[in-house]
Amino acid sequence: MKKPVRVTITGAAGQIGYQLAFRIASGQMLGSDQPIILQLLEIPQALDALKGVVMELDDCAFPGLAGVVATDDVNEAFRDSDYALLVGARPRGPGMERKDLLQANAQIFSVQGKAMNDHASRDIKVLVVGNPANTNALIASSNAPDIDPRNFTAMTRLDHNRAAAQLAAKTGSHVTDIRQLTIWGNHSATQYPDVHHATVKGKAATDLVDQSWLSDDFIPTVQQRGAAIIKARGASSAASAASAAIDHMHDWALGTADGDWVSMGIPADGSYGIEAGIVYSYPVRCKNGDYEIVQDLEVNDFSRERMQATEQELREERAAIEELLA
Ligand SMILES: NC(=O)c1ccc[n+]([C@@H]2O[C@H](COP(=O)([O-])OP(=O)(O)OC[C@H]3O[C@@H](n4cnc5c(N)ncnc54)[C@H](O)[C@@H]3O)[C@@H](O)[C@H]2O)c1
Ligand SMILES: O=C(O)C[C@H](O)C(=O)O
Repeated sequence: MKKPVRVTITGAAGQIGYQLAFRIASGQMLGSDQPIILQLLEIPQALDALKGVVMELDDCAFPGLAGVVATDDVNEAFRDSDYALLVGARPRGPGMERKDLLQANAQIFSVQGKAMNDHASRDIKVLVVGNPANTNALIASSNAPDIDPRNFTAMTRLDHNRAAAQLAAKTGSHVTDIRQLTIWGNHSATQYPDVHHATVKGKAATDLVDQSWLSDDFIPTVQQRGAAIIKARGASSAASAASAAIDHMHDWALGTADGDWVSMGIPADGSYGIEAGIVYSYPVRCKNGDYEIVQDLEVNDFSRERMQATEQELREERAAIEELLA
């Protein structure tokens, strides 16, 4: 029997948290042979709701659930934590951009970065979901100087999965037929969903769709999908966001499929001309609990322009919260 690992979920009584806790406890993130201790963080006003979540976790009788901590103490929530899903933050409403949440949410991530620095495992793998996710990941990391910045990632897997679904629908294929899509940059309306290296059943995607569909339909649809869900549901995406978070952590811990890659927001390192100092989404391959950027992809002028526009937005977000970077 494997030793249990500790998984922290912040905002565990919220929409996304309510999905995540159960899916992680059932083994969907790290495998059914990996026992889990859940460490659930909420604000004091949501502790009653969190108590209800814990009661339901008990009632599921999950074989792999080795313990549950439910708390409003940030230090307790991150004690010895091996994996953290930072979800707890305000979601946007209709008419807002995700970066409008920066001032409301940024403080949360500096406090949690410090708590991880003081209490978490040195190898903790952190996924930031709370928006604006890329810049919140940067804030958390810079407040945790004793933990490798590479361990702080932001979620663009939902965008990646959305892009796969759109391309599959357009080409009359299934998402499992699609490989090597990339989301570059920010989890925002400037993100660049790129099909130039993607294949559908082994054929180049660019041979199957025309440029005007890419420019006028595919790219804006993926960029605006979060807003479209808010308009339709009256609340931001939750089940699909939780599903993408599980996919992100699963692949990071257990590896990406052969012949494919995924998109993750990670510290920029100069690859593809994106200089350090921001958390930028790249194509990555994961193996043995680590990831590496897929290098040497050809980037044409169309792509370069869009990769730089989303980089520029991230540099502006960074400038807006500079005082929270330790
Ligand atoms: N990156 C992505 O792809 C993506 C996708 C969907 C949603 N999101 C973002 O995820 C975040 C959460 O969305 P949601 O729909 O679950 O929202 P929600 O309002 O339903 O839940 C958020 C929860 O976080 C809790 N919370 C607030 N501050 C906290 C703190 N300091 N510590 C611990 N818990 C705290 C709240 O009490 C609430 O229960 C939002 O910022 C949303 O925009 C990101
Ligand atoms: O769009 C939002 O604000 C929520 C989330 O980031 C999403 O992409 O669905």
